[in-house]
This record gives sequence, structure tokens and C-alpha cells, in this order.
Amino acid sequence: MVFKSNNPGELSKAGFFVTGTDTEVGKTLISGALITHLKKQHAMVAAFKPVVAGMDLIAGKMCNEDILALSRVMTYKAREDNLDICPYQLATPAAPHLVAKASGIHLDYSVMLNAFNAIRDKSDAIVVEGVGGFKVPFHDDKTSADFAQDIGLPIVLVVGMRLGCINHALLTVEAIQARGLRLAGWVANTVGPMTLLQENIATLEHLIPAPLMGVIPELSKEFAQVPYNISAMEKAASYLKI
Ligand SMILES: Nc1ncnc2c1ncn2[C@@H]1O[C@H](COP(=O)(O)OP(=O)(O)OP(=O)(O)O)[C@@H](O)[C@H]1O
Ligand SMILES: C[C@H](N)[C@H](N)CCCCCC(=O)O
Ligand SMILES: [Mg+2]
Repeated sequence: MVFKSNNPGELSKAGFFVTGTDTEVGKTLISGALITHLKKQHAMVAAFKPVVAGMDLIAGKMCNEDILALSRVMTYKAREDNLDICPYQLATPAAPHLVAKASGIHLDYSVMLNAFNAIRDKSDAIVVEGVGGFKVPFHDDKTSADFAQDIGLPIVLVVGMRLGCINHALLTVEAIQARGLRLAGWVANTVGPMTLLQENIATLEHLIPAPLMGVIPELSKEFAQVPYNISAMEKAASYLKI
């Protein structure tokens, strides 16, 4: 799977930048599902996240649930502290620029880009999970959308199927298009019961100018539990048409 880069005239390595209509819409689940697919064609598949906010004590170690889940499915073996796949790991689950400021940390954009480039060089394919929605700030000068633009991977938009998602999806598509970036496709992720679910999906299919890559049903508690087990990400992968 090789896609046209977001940088015109350049071919990117295989991979995706996974964004979402919001935080908590299933980006990690779908990132894991995409890694599952990429592993079929590429030996060394890595995950990357420029910053996480929220650490828990898991098996005696402070860890972020996204990093833990993606580490379970990727073939790249990260460092013990995971700083190679996520250079900024903030303790509090809140807007990263605010947590960073409160902790006296500067989220250095060049550190994020350098870390990404290092992992890209060591892997055959890479999936980058965005932070929250498309345009979450890192600080006053840079956002997650800038990062998507600078790394040049095709974008996958995860739509968390709940009331309000049509507006959020269309605004996100508009922001991606305004930057001239390539939207590879979108995924309808059923995060819970939704009135007129199929009609909402049909509306989005009609309005989003990119292919629907799959409809993920609402998963049982066993599968939806975070940090995701490999079986949950493989199950989600089984619904992707890529
Ligand atoms: N298909 C699904 N069925 C049931 N629950 C789901 C599904 N997808 C996601 N969830 C639930 O929604 C929550 C958020 O999912 P996830 O952590 O993957 O979102 P995210 O977009 O990566 O969030 P963040 O912005 O924090 O990185 C989790 O508690 C998860 O269990
Ligand atoms: C902590 C959370 N799970 C995410 N990683 C960060 C979400 C930031 C959202 C900021 C915002 O858009 O208001
Ligand atoms: Mg996540």
C-alpha cells in the first residue's frame, strides 16, 4: 500500500495520519486496525503519536492507554519509555497545550517532527494517531493539523457516530481540503446507539468526497475496553475495506 504524499510530487512511505471528529471517537481503535492491515504487506509497522495527555498506573507502570494499545499491535519494538513513538507524555487527561503549560513543559514542534522522521526511517509503514480533533493546539504557533501537513501522510478521518457528527465531519473535511491535504477515506465508528444510524452514514457518504473505508459496529464491552487488546483492533480491522 503506497499512497501519494500530501507533499505534491513526492511519494510517501505507506501509512496514514488518523484524525477524528473529536477526542474519544475511536482513533486509537482505527489506528490499530490500520496497523493490522499494513502488517499484511509490510514487515516493520510502527505507530506514532506526537503527544499524549493522560497516564495511568497499568501493571505497576505509568503508561498511556493509546501507546499501550498501539504497542500491542505494531511490529516496531519501541524503547522501554516509549519516547521514540511519543516524545511528549503528559500526566493529565486534558488539552495538551494547557497541561504542558501548567507543567512548565514546552511542546517543541521540531522534537515531534524529528521523532517522527526517526521512526519513519526505521519502519516500512507508519500510522500516526492525531491528538483529539484535527486542529488541537500544541502551543500558540502549531497545531495537530500542521503536523498532519508537515509529515505528508494521507489522512483517515474517524467519524464517531453520534448526534452532531455530521457537522463535525464536514468541518473537518473542509479544514483538510483548505490545507490541500489528501483525505484517503473515512471510517464510521459506532461508538454507541444512534437514532437513524444508517441514514446518518448515508448522509456522510453523500457529503464526504472520499471513500467510506468501513463501518465499525458498536463493540461489546469485552472488545471496547481500553487499553485495547490486539483482538479488538483485529476485529475492527475485519470491518475495514482496504
Ligand atoms: N466501535 C466501538 N464500540 C464501542 N465502543 C467504542 C468503539 N470505538 C470506540 N469506543 C469507545 O470509545 C472510547 C474512545 O475510544 P478511543 O480511545 O479509541 O478514542 P480516541 O479518538 O483515540 O480518543 P483520544 O482522543 O483520547 O485519543 C473508548 O472508551 C472505547 O471503548
Ligand atoms: C486527553 C484526551 N484524551 C486527548 N488525548 C486530548 C484531547 C484534547 C482536546 C482539546 C480540544 O479540542 O478542546
Ligand atoms: Mg486515542
